[in-house]
Amino acid sequence: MTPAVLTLDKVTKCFDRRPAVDAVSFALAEGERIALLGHNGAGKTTLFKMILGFLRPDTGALAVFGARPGTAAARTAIAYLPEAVAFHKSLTGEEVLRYYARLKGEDATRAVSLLDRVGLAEAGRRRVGTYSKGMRQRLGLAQALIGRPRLVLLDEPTSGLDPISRQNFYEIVEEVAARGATVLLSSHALTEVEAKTDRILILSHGRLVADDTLSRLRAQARLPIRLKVQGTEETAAEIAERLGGRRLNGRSVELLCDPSDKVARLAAITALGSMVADVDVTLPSLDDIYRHFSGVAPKED
Ligand SMILES: Nc1ncnc2c1ncn2[C@@H]1O[C@H](COP(=O)(O)OP(=O)(O)OP(=O)(O)O)[C@@H](O)[C@H]1O
Repeated sequence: MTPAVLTLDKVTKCFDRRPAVDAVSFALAEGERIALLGHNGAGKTTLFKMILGFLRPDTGALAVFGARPGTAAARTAIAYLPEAVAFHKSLTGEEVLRYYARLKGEDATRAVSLLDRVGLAEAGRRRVGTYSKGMRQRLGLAQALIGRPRLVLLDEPTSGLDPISRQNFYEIVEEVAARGATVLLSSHALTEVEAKTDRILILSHGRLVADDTLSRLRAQARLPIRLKVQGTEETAAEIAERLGGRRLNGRSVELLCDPSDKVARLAAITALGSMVADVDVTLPSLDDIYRHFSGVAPKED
């Protein structure tokens, strides 16, 4: 049997006796796109550093394709894009990629062809000092993709990018995953990862508090569904009374209901006939689910 791409077994790392990562276990499979979510200080970077072999766990074990992090076998398999990517300003994009190709023992011409893949072909001969933040980030991604890595770690890869650059970034991530590489990315941009990843890991104070697909986390959380019923100035009060909801303004009434009651509640709304002009159904967002699992109070409206 081929080993999992990455396995963590009860991994703990403390700083000043405080756990930054606390008994974390999970395994990643080939071609998965996983989002690692957590508030500032939740332990995401510490986890990445252990996967890369920069830090050793105090207890527990990690393996990258069955190898210990930091060994030649593990390092060859992994690519890493740090959050604040910095290159020498006086080097051109091409020179940066040639330099990293040499460090990784890879073909420099092939590495330079990655500029095209990340949309920097025309800027390849310009100095990095003239690049925008989005261009530097794309160069960082090209650097990470040198040598066809099998596990790609991206730390807050899209922070500071505009929507188009983000879109392009995720298209490349999708291509990388489609050819079998596993992509683990940490992010604070919850809405964005919602559509771009297959699985969600949530760290809270160093502990792994959620690990599943978004739809299964949604089902586990059993958060209320929001129904917004729109009536008229004449009917809103009666709608609120009959359905037991909260008046939002002169015309709308909001109801929160358990997922299992949704159909029954919609039937009750429909039975009001012409009193109702419209109904909006809002499922809990990833933000709501994140707050639920990480123990943060729900957002006030
Ligand atoms: N070298 C260190 N020495 C002491 N404490 C550290 C060290 N590195 C991390 N920590 C602490 O460990 C905890 C986890 O930090 P970590 O950087 O892993 O969090 P993070 O989830 O990456 O946060 P952010 O989203 O802000 O980057 C924090 O409380 C941090 O202060």
